[in-house]
Amino acid sequence: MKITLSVLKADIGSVGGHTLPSRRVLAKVEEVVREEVGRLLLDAHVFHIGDDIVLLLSHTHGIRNASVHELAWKAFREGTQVAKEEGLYGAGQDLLKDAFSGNLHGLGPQVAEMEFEERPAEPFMVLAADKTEPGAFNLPLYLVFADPMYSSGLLLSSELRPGFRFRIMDLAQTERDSYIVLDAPERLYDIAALLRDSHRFGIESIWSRRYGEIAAVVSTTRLRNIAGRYVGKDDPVAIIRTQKIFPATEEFGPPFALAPFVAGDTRGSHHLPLMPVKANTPASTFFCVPMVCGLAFSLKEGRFSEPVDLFADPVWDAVRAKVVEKAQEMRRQGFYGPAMLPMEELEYTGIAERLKELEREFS
Ligand SMILES: O=C(COP(=O)(O)O)[C@@H](O)[C@H](O)[C@H](O)COP(=O)(O)O
Repeated sequence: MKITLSVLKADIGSVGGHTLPSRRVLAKVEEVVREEVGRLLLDAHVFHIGDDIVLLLSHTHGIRNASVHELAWKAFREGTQVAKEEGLYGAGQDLLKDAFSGNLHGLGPQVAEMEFEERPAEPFMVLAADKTEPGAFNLPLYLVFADPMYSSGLLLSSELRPGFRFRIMDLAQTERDSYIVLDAPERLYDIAALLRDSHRFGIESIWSRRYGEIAAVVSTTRLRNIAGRYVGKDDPVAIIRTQKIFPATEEFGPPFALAPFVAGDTRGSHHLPLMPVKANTPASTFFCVPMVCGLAFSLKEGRFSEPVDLFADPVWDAVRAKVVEKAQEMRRQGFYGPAMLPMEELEYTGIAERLKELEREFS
């Protein structure tokens, strides 16, 4: 049976700043999607990362399905209503348009979807980030799908040996979607040359070359391109199928434990390490350090097992302690050098405006 997994994420308001959604908002969003389980949907799971609410939906209607997207829109709208009633901060922040127009793409929420023939056992994971950029998963996914130093399956399993196909998006294109398709390992250096620039290029999907099966899909929405101004970071979500013909769940651990520096955090304008955290963690009051959480599920005829939290076992406490040190070290540098993003990536315009005024004082 062909199953579609749709992950849709939006920041629709939070408590005491950009921290986490209130319980009432989450409950409203969940109530709206749950009503459709057994009708439009096969299953649904709702969680949050920082102040972003994530909907994981399974169904049989394919990607970009208008009814499924409209349901998510309705859930986020009704959640926004509750957020407004409660006076939450940034209520409806990521809903950039007033009306639903057939598809959530371009309306603000992050969207990652894939359709596939369900395997007899279909393990998969959902990754969701907060306070960062669409390219934040570039390095971990490159390492796990293309680098045998991290991905032992590339050496040890004949299923993975032919490698993976990367579809990479140019995030700077505002008029139309622009992609390049590159095969690993042959085009490894070209893939690296693009993915090193996580502000400009982002992995959109990854495919098994041996089987032509979709392995991973990442959201690539840039809110700034839609709104024409800063309205919050474009923290990505991803769906990744695992095991057998794909990397194993545990092979994702070491690449995420690297916690690479990514853009985001306070005012979306700095570099800090991407910290792996448990699902439903509030945004960090330490300068909004970028965060990623992961839930893995098994799928049976489109129904989800209970989730396992990928960054909850004891190893991750030790990893987090190191990431905190790395983050604190960078923050000691304040506004200086790579601690703050380059001018063209700054999400607030204050410095640019000030520099223009200062120009007049030069002689
Ligand atoms: O990154 C942030 C919010 O990100 P988010 O919208 O949650 O993706 C915060 O650091 C804010 O930029 C900061 O709190 C200032 O917010 P405003 O006062 O401009 O709303």
